[in-house]
Amino acid sequence: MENAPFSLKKRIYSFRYAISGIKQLIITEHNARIHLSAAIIAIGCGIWLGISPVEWMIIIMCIGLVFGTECFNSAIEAISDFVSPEYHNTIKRIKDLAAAGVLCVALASATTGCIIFIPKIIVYFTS
Ligand SMILES: Nc1ncnc2c1ncn2[C@@H]1O[C@H](COP(=O)(O)OP(=O)(O)OP(=O)(O)O)[C@@H](O)[C@H]1O
Repeated sequence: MENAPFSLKKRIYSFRYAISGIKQLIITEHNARIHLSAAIIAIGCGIWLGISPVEWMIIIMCIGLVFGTECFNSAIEAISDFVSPEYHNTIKRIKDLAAAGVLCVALASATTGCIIFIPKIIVYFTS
């Protein structure tokens, strides 16, 4: 509510709800587990290959964007299933567009990871 006074307790609760959303995402969404595995591999490679602070920022942004879009996609899927459990062409369009959003960010992130890591891996194994 716009006119409600600021409450630190409520802000802390809203943070808890968001953390609970992330837990639900990891537990219930299979794609999120794939994203989590990819994030762990990227962080491991970053430590192993000693990437620069700017490269860390790019990797962290990619990880955040992938999880963020997956959260929105899952929310859209949940709303869609709630309002229309039966097959509907509009629901198909909505779900396909939401999934396409995740795919775009995931492909861009995977490409970014390849650009950062592949040259370093080649140098590591050839020097
Ligand atoms: N109620 C529906 N009406 C029309 N099409 C649907 C409906 N439910 C699912 N679909 C179609 O099936 C696809 C997969 O939907 P579903 O809800 O199973 O997502 P999912 O497989 O869990 O997606 P994700 O890959 O994000 O986990 C949708 O992209 C859509 O094309």
